[in-house]
Amino acid sequence: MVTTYKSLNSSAATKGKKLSAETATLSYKMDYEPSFLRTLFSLILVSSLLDCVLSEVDAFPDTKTWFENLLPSTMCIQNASIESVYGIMFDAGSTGTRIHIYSFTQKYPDQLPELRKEIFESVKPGLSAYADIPEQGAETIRGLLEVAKDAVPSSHWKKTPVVLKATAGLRLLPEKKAQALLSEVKNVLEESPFLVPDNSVSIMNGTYEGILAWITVNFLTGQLYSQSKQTVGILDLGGASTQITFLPQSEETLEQSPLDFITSFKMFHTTYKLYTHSYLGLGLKAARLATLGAVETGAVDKQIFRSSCLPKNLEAVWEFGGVSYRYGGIENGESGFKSCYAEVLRIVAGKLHQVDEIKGSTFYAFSYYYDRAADTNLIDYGKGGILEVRDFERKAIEVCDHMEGFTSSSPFLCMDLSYITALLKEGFGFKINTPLQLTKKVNNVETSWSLGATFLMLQSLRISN
Ligand SMILES: Nc1nc2c(ncn2[C@@H]2O[C@H](COP(=O)(O)OP(=O)(O)O)[C@@H](O)[C@H]2O)c(=O)[nH]1
Ligand SMILES: [Ca+2]
Repeated sequence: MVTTYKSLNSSAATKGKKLSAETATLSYKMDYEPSFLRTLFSLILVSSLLDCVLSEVDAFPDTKTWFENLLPSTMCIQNASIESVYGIMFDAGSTGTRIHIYSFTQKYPDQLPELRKEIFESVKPGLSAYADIPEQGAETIRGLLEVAKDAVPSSHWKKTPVVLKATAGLRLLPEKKAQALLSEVKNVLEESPFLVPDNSVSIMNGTYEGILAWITVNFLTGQLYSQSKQTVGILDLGGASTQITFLPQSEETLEQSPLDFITSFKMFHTTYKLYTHSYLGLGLKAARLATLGAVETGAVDKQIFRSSCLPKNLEAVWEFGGVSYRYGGIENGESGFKSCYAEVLRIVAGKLHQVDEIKGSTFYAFSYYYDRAADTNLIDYGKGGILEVRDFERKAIEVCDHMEGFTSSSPFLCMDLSYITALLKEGFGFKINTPLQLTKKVNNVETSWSLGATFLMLQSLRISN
C-alpha cells in the first residue's frame, strides 16, 4: 500500500506554476496518500453509478433522474486478484491537450479499485489550433501517447482503455473541421497498442463538465456522504467556456431556473437536483477576443484590435485557436480600471442567468480563477486559499491603474482580472464578500472532470484485471 505522498519528479507546485505560465509542456508523477482511498473508493462507486446514466443527459435535456436502482447491476469491477488497472483520459481543452494516465490497484477480489498514481502531461496549443491541418493536430496526440507507453507496462497495453474528450475549443469550430480533427485523432488512437472503445473520441456535452467536477469535488471533500450534505458549488473558468454548478437549497431557484439548467439524479438514497450551466464563449480567452471586438470580424490583415485594458504603448500579436490577432493599447487614449471594466462589462451584461441564493453559498473555483489569483500572489500557487470576490477587484484596480510600469509576463493581466471580477459580480451576481475557495487539487487529486470521466470509462468497459 502506498503510505507516503511523494512527488517523483519535482514538487507539484513548481510544475503547476509552469502550467500557469503557459509553457509548452509539463509532467509530474505522484503517489496518493492512503488516507483518502476511502474517498476514492466512494468516487469510483459514484462513477459506477454515473456510467449507466450519463447517456440519458442528451436524451432528456431538461430534468433527469440518474442512478436510480443502478447500484447492484453496476458494481462490476470485481472478481479479480488484481495488481494494476490503468486508464488513459485525454482532456482536449481549448488552450491545450492533456493526458491523464491513472493507475489503480485492486487489493481484494470483492473490492473496487483504488487510485494509486496519476501521470500527467500536456501540450499547447489545443487541438482547435489545428483546425485546418487536422493531421498535425493528431500528431500531438501521438506524442502524448508515447508518455502513456512509458507509463503503462506493455503487458497491460491491450486492456488499457484510451479516451479523448474535447471541450469548448472544438465546440466553437465549424462542425466539419471539428469532425475532421476527431477522425484523425481516432486514427492515431487506433494505431496505438491501447484499447480503443466505441465513441472513444468525442466532444463532451458542457453539462458533463460541471457535473463531473461537482461530484469529484464534493466526494473528495467528503460532502456527499456526510450527514449535513453541505455541498459546495464549483466554478470552472476555461479558455473558451465557463461552468457554474451547485446544489440549490431554495425551491425558488429550482422553479425559476431555465429547465435545462437543472439536472437531477439519485445517489445513496438521496436525490440531488443540481443547477449547472456551461457558457460557451465566456471562457477567459474567448472573453479577451470579445473585449477586443475580434469575435465578429475575425483576424483581418493589418487590423489592430485595441483596448483600454492593455498598456498604452503595447502592440503585439496573440494567437488563439490557431488564429493570429494583432492587438494593442490605446495610445493617447483611455486606460486603467474604470474604462477597462466598462469594456469587459459589455461581455457579460445580460448574458448570464442569475440566482439569488448563490450570494450566500460557498464555491470552489479553479482553472483560470486559480491561475490568475496565483499569478498575482492573491494565493500561494501550491496551496491555494480563500478569497472574496472583492479581492479580484482590488487586484484588478492595482494592476490596471499601474500598467505604465507593466512588467508582467502577460499583457492581458488587467483585462483578465477585470473580466473575472465582472463575471463574478455582474455575470453570476455574487456579492463582493462571497468567499471563494481557490483549489487546484483536493487530497492531491486534480479538481477537474477528467478523473470522474476516467472512472466512467473504466466502469462502462467493466475493466478489471
Ligand atoms: N485543476 C486543473 N486545471 C486544469 C487542468 N488542465 C487544465 N486546467 C486549467 O484549465 C484552464 C484552461 O482551460 P481549457 O481546458 O484549455 O479550456 P476549455 O476548453 O474552455 O475548458 C487553465 O486555467 C488550466 O490551468 C487540470 O488537469 N487540472
Ligand atoms: Ca477545461
